[in-house]
Amino acid sequence: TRTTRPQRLLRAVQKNATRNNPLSVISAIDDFCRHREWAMNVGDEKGFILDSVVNEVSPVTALELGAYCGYSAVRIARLLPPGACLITLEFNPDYAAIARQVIAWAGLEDKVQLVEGASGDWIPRMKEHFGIETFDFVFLDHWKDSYLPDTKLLEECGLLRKGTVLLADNVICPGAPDYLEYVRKSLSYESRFFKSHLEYTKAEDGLEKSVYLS
Ligand SMILES: O=C(NC/C=C/[C@H]1O[C@@H](n2ccc(=O)cc2)[C@H](O)[C@@H]1O)c1cc([N+](=O)[O-])cc(O)c1O
Ligand SMILES: [Mg+2]
Repeated sequence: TRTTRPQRLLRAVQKNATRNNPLSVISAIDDFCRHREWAMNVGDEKGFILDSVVNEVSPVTALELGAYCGYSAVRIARLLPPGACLITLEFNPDYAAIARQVIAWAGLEDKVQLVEGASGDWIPRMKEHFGIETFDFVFLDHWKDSYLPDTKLLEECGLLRKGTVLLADNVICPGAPDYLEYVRKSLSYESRFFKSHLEYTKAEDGLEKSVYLS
């Protein structure tokens, strides 16, 4: 096919969503993925849990690992208090280009800093490059075998503080077993599972919320 799925998703946003209206962007993507083409956005059911955790934390500095098309960046950024910001790391330049346009269509570009590159390269540079002390909230939704090494890297780089909340997507499907075992066994985390379903399907999935105790 001439266009890619992310390009068709962006077109659906530009066709069906209203500029500067994040909720209409979220709905346009959910409708596209439910009725046209499935895509790996966190989706509406798990997105509702994501919203509740973001509202509870009300982060001033938030990090997302894995932007893809920008769906969860819009969900998170729309809830951020004034002056707060979300840094989202995206490895694939084609996905990054789509995500930037989706975030811009929602009118949230001033709250979101999309950084192109690998989490392993960028996490150690967060302090000096972005002037970040620590993150209040981290959403993990990138490669599932990167969840654990990147969490350990965040710890080692001093980017987590007492009370930082990590929220991980897909801990059941596709699954992140090594990450799950780590946060549930470690005395440095208080972890809790939120049962849900894989986006736009009836398959079992869920989010793991883990509070860093330092
Ligand atoms: O595989 C999944 N997600 C991997 C996501 C990866 C994203 O993270 C980026 N990244 C950004 C920074 C990096 O350092 C590395 C990758 C990649 O460039 C991609 O944009 C997945 C799969 C299913 N599924 O049903 O199959 C459902 C889901 O909700 C999923 O999230
Ligand atoms: Mg996911």
